[in-house]
Amino acid sequence: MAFWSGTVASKVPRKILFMFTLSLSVTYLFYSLMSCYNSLQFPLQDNFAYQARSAGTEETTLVRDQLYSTSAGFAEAQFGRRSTAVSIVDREEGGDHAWTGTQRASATESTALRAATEGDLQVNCTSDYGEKKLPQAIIIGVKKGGTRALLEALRVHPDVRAVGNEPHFFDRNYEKGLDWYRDLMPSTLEGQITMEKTPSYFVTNQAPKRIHTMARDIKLIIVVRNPVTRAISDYTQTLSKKPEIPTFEVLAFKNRTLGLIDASWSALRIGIYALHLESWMQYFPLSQMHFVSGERLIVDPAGEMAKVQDFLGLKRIVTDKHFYFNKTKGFPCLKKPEDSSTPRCLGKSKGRTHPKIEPDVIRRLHKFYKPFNMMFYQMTGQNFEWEQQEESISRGSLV
Ligand SMILES: Nc1ncnc2c1ncn2[C@@H]1O[C@H](COP(=O)(O)OS(=O)(=O)O)[C@@H](OP(=O)(O)O)[C@H]1O
Repeated sequence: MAFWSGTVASKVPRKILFMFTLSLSVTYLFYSLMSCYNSLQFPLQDNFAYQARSAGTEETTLVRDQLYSTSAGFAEAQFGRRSTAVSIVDREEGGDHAWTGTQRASATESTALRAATEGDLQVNCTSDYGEKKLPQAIIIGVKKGGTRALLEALRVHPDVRAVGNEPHFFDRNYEKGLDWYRDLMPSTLEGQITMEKTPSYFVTNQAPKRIHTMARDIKLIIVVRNPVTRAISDYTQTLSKKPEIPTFEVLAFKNRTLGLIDASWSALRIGIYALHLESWMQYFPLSQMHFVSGERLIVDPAGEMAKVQDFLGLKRIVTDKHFYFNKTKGFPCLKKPEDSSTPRCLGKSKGRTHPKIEPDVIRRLHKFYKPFNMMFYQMTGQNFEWEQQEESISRGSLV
């Protein structure tokens, strides 16, 4: 130090020293900005379309339009892909709800990897870019309807940014305030929609009013599934965590001999969709709600996605090209999820094998739900055709 200040500083003119320091700083600044720019091209999401967004010039708008009009496969070939994968581990009820891929890394692993390869500066640049906004659309239900599959498919869309976990703001965390809620959201660029999913909102009494207070023009998405299968799915999840619980048949009845259904059991109560929808209709017009068929989401994911994208005012970018049917899983899976370039199916807590329920009980439950289902079809103007599934469910081929 003494050498530096004493010998060099005295020999080299101060002006040269100043110029040298200045050029070093400028170089450093330049590289920092470049690394920010790189990470903005592929922010957290492994999505080529972000290239078009980051600069916002006419030229980039053109690139964006090209991306919209080309198939995902073509776009990938044109622009290449770089993965800055951060696995989205869904900590919702039921354990591991992340999409599992052949090369899936844990959140900790990939975060560490990212830090090691990109450096802290880039991570900060990425996370600071854009603006955190309150959601403009929420998947409010229903539990076990297929909400995770829908959200993950939507996240493939370049104009959708969603929080991975379920925030449970309007039911469990409301007292934490809107700033807390907003802070959970990912940053968005102009034109992007912020979304979240918490399936319990649909059956939370205070949720419609609270959501209305936050944003009266919000778009609500509800994934509905045959209430009988949904109840069995719900029970299967609880059973996986508490194997000691009574059988489905025992829990479903107040009095089995009299055939008296226990509608206070949450697994059954959630499926009375008409009842819950009534509370939402007091605050929101039907035009602000979109109902997704959980059954169709499995047999025709692209078809359901087209309707959801239309409802959200998005270009139809998520199409059949994004899905493939995985025979082992028995479900459609994503060819390229938001955070990775490798195909991925949902985790093992989705698509579980259901216990075999006595056909008699299933028939009884169908009878119980029938009037509520009819009411629901009438209210929504959509026939979900659950009655036609009764036979196959009773035979055990649909559960
Ligand atoms: N693509 C794909 N892969 C796997 N599973 C799929 C898919 N699409 C819909 N489903 C159905 O989603 C059911 C789980 O629903 P949710 O994600 O809403 O569950 S949760 O409320 O978030 O726990 C889950 O219910 P179970 O089959 O009972 O496990 C699935 O039937």
